[in-house]
Amino acid sequence: MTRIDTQRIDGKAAAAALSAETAAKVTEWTASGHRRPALAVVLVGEDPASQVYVRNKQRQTEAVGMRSIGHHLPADIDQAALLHLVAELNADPEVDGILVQLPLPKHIDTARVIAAIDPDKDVDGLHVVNAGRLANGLAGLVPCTPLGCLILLEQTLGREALRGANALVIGRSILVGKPVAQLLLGANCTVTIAHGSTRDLPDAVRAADIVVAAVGRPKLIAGGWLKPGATVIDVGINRVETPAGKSQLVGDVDYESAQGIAAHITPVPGGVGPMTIACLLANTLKAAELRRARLLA
Ligand SMILES: Nc1nc2c(c(=O)[nH]1)N[C@@H](CN(C=O)c1ccc(C(=O)N[C@@H](CCC(=O)O)C(=O)O)cc1)CN2
Repeated sequence: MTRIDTQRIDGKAAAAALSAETAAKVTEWTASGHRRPALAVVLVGEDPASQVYVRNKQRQTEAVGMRSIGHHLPADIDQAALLHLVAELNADPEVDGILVQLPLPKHIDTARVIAAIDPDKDVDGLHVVNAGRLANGLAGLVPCTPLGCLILLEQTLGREALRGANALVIGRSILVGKPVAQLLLGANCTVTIAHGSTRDLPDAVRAADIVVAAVGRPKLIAGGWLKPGATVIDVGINRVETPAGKSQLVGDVDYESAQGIAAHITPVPGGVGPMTIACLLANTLKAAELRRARLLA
């Protein structure tokens, strides 16, 4: 079989370009007399990965000229206290975006917390109102990682190439799988969603022009399953131990065996991950603009 020259999709460069665009828009926004957009980030507990992500979010928010407001709550905080903080942030006219870092400790009802966030400040796009707006093709705040996937696909293939393409989304979470499927549908792809009960995953992968993998299973998808020339967006970020005993990040797709078969593939790290925070910054500015427009209406 002919080997294809597989192109690596550089998510780090795309994220840097998007953040530079956001920074320029923030400068324009404040120069025209508006207050700096402000993002409140709520972290509950001491999960080490969440602490790193939150620190990066706060640093990057300030770097594009927006205000970052951090709330770090103890792991044993009760649900009522967390809901009370969300209500305070909803009512604060100086706060444009609210993000509650996930996962939350087991004793907290995550769905209730997300439901308590004002949909117009929901920069994660996870509230049912924003999920409904996305499903119905209405303007709203779109989840960050799915938005990052769509931007990478549009930049790599062009919007016209997405029309009619067979797109397979593997995973059905509210954070990635379901919203990315909606975005692909909105881009006129023919969308299939595979999940834990899918009978023949290799067969579904073989039929796909575009594969978005978001299952959190290291190297689940073998390169040999892919249709030659497919485009692969790997959302998985899995920490594994190498045979030499070192810790390494790998995706849901076996990157090495996809070489020579896929036309384009995102690496892990350096693919979709960096787009998540860049899209969060873009969403925070969008939330400030939407709130201002609603206040004037
Ligand atoms: N409220 C939310 N919680 C979580 C989200 C989210 O979008 N909203 N997503 C993930 C974590 N996450 C952001 O919060 C996130 C994950 C990964 C990256 C990233 O840039 N990853 C790097 C690798 C980083 C490493 O070395 O560990 C990469 O892929 O290149 C950014 C943000 C769950 N929680």
